[in-house]
Amino acid sequence: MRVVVQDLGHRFPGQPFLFRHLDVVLEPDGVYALTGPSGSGKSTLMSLLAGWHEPTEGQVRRTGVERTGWVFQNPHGVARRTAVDHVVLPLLTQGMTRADATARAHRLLADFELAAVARRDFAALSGGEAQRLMLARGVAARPDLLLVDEPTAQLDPATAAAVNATLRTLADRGTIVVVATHDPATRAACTTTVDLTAWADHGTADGRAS
Ligand SMILES: Nc1ncnc2c1ncn2[C@@H]1O[C@H](COP(=O)(O)OP(=O)(O)OP(=O)(O)O)[C@@H](O)[C@H]1O
Repeated sequence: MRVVVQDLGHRFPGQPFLFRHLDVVLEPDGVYALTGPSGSGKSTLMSLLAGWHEPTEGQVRRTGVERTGWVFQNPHGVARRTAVDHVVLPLLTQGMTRADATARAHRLLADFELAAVARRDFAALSGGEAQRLMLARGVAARPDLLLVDEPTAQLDPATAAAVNATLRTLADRGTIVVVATHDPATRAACTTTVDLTAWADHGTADGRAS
């Protein structure tokens, strides 16, 4: 399983290229940090990796990647359902029995230090708890490729370290993990950094003054 990014470039209509000529190979066991200032194209690159957009130039070739998961920066949940329900549901839709799904959901919540709030409603979780719940739910679906947007933005250093360690464990178990981040500690926990400022288009492009 791998994702090969070759000579990739992307621009939105009427805007300059965000990045060009990007080459990188993503493989299991790796945790890849996408870095660069706000607006440099980290989320856009993740969309291209997921196959949600066609790139303007170059290609993204996915081999053996059947399930792609995305953990968004802003947690979304159902206010009056418990934390554990949020993880059980995707497991039930995969055909797991309720007993197995509940047991696995509790193990995942423990991995993300959420055991104490398992039966709390989503609306009563803190921002950091809700964000970790989204990670637990993303992992529950056993994705081959997991795209994670700013997982530690709302977390204290100790909890952020736990999340970073969990991302590493996922990669060790064979998931390709890609993390868009501004957090130096998260970047340090990754095996490879793709800094989009290095791939910015420094030439002139349509729509931009020369
Ligand atoms: N669908 C779209 N149409 C037009 N422009 C877009 C679209 N999506 C993103 N952009 C623009 O492309 C640029 C890159 O956005 P992107 O969200 O990829 O950046 P980012 O590096 O993830 O930023 P942040 O760190 O703030 O999340 C921004 O200027 C954004 O406004």
